[in-house]
Amino acid sequence: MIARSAHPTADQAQAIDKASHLIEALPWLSRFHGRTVVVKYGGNAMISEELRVRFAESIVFLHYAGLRPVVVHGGGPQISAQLDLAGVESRFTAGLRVTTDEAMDIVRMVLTGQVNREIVGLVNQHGPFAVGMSGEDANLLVAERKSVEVDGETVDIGRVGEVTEVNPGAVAALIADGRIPVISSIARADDGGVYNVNADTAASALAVALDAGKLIMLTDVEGLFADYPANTELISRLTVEELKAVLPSLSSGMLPKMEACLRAVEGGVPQAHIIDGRVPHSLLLEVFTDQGVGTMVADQQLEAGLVTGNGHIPRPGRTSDTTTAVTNAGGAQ
Ligand SMILES: Nc1ncnc2c1ncn2[C@@H]1O[C@H](COP(=O)(O)OP(=O)(O)O)[C@@H](O)[C@H]1O
Ligand SMILES: CC(=O)N[C@@H](CCC(=O)OP(=O)(O)O)C(=O)O
Repeated sequence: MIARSAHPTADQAQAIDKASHLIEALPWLSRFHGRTVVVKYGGNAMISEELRVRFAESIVFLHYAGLRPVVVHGGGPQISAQLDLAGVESRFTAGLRVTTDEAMDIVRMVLTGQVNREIVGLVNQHGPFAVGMSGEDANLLVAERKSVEVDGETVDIGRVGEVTEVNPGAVAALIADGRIPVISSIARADDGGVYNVNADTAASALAVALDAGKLIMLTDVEGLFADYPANTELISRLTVEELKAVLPSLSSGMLPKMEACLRAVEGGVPQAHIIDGRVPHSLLLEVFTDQGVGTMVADQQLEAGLVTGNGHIPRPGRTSDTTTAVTNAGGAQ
């Protein structure tokens, strides 16, 4: 006869704790089952082999959990390193790389020829899932030349593209075939050439075109900070209206990121997130836990649509807005 104590042992308590973490994922598995999730993988979140391997695992986990992940990647630091080797200085205006014709060749080579290949290789260590594409393939992304305003003046920043058209057919076919598309942020230009598109912008355009349930962007900070860099208080949730109010005060890499979140949500994606790609498996924490991680931009009506669609309540840990912090978010860098 084996007698059991009424009090769980330390091992049993640990097992119960693990089980409660697993079951916490149930409503989120149900809500996002079969939904496309666009994941933007930023170059700053790829800085170690360990992080790249963990990222590939998270993507394959989403796939096996029944979601349909699509990866759109950047590679800014990797491009800068290659330009440096070629003796070309990297310059940014409003968070976008000033891209000469000469630099464009290097951007394309690094993004599609190196970074894309590496992500595909890491994902495919788990099975024949990832298929790499450049945004120029099958006219997936078509762009026109982008010019930006600085101090009221229009500035030409070279072969930087503004996405004007998305033809998601090839990606949709890969998803339907059970594959994981991995896409570099290069776009086709009307003059037959190509444009360098900020990867946040590319991911947002694709999320809208694919009717994604979520857009998640991995970067090298916890999320959007209020009054950065003086204050690094994390803003965990903000509405479209709150985001519009803080946008003019943002600078550096966060500007294209938050603009991309805004466009995604305004384009019908219920939730757009900025999360810390330096934390292994932060992607899984965002999708499958009640609290989530990072910053979420959400449209309440679209979220309600998700709720009525399958009967689940909104994420409880996300209902307290940091509205005061939001009003003074940003800060020039
Ligand atoms: N308000 C802000 N909150 C957080 N980070 C900010 C903010 N404003 C600017 N940043 C900067 O934006 C960077 C992230 O953008 P970026 O370097 O382009 O990343 P990625 O390569 O992941 O796209 C952060 O490392 C930080 O230095
Ligand atoms: C126009 C523009 O700025 N394009 C980016 C494309 C890569 C990118 O966006 O990479 P991250 O996501 O790592 O920043 C660049 O040339 O750096």
